[in-house]
Amino acid sequence: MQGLVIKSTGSWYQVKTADSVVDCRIKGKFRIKGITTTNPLAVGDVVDFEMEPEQGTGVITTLRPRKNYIIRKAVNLSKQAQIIAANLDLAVLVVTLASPRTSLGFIDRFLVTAEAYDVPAVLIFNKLDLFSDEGLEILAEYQAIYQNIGYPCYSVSAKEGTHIDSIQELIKDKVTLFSGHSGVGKSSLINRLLPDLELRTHQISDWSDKGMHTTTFAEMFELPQGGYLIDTPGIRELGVIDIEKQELGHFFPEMRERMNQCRFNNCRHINEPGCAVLEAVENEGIALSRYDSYLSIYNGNDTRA
Ligand SMILES: Nc1nc2c(ncn2[C@@H]2O[C@H](COP(=O)(O)OP(=O)(O)OP(=O)(O)O)[C@@H](O)[C@H]2O)c(=O)[nH]1
Ligand SMILES: [Zn+2]
Repeated sequence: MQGLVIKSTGSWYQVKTADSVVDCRIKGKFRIKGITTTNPLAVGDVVDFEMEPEQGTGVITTLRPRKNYIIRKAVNLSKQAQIIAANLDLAVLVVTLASPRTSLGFIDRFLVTAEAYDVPAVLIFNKLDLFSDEGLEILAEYQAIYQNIGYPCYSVSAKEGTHIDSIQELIKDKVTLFSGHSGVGKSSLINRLLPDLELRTHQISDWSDKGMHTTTFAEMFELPQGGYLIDTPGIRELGVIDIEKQELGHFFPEMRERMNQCRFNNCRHINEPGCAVLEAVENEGIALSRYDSYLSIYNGNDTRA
């Protein structure tokens, strides 16, 4: 039988088929070439499994090829990585320009990672209710930076329920990952999108009754209008992955589209003569904040929030 992994605790997996949800174990080895992972499967994986009729549980036998996946490095073992989720259609970053204000550096890091993972990304600006007219103008300016390079931007108020319908429309029938810094209102927004909170709480306690730890794993929730929402408790950003310096520019769409006009084909876009990227920064075709983020990541200033 084929199914979708909707919950993982490390040794047990909840697998959803068209008409049921089966607790499954794994048989055999599931490896990704080149990386060692602490968990072989994650939410969003499509698997084949066989039922064990006596126990009412299943055994996963095969993993279907993934179209993408996101990982994070395991905390203690630097060589190991944890797969957070697979087969994503969309990565959403919830941000706010109100308190606690999300820095542009953080947004840009998120977008670079999404590009590297090949997951389309959008930004949701929350706490719209806190903005004055002047604030709204600034908000529009920030959004223009990202809209112009192809990242759709949405404005909502999770508190007042403003524009929630546009988000429901956006994520309908998709598998969407939600990320965001603590305090931006990610939980409030998710509660708007999954009004059936009782069910959500119930599912969690049901699993912890079995002595399983749920907190460090992403959770996948079925949306009432179709599709799935993945929440990543305890994970504020997409997994950090190693990006080669010479590749970094490719993960900035506005640099990617210009860099083949640089004079040198190994241009780093830092101080080279005839650099099309620097020229665009100069004449404001590329936003200075975006270019600053490029330099910051290039120079390995990973700690900047
Ligand atoms: N004014 C206003 N406040 C909001 C809005 N959304 C959330 N908040 C408030 O912001 C604070 C953080 O909201 P949460 O939903 O807990 O934020 P979170 O991003 O999930 O953060 P953690 O719970 O720390 O993970 C709470 O005090 C919310 O009431 C909004 O749209 N407008
Ligand atoms: Zn260049």
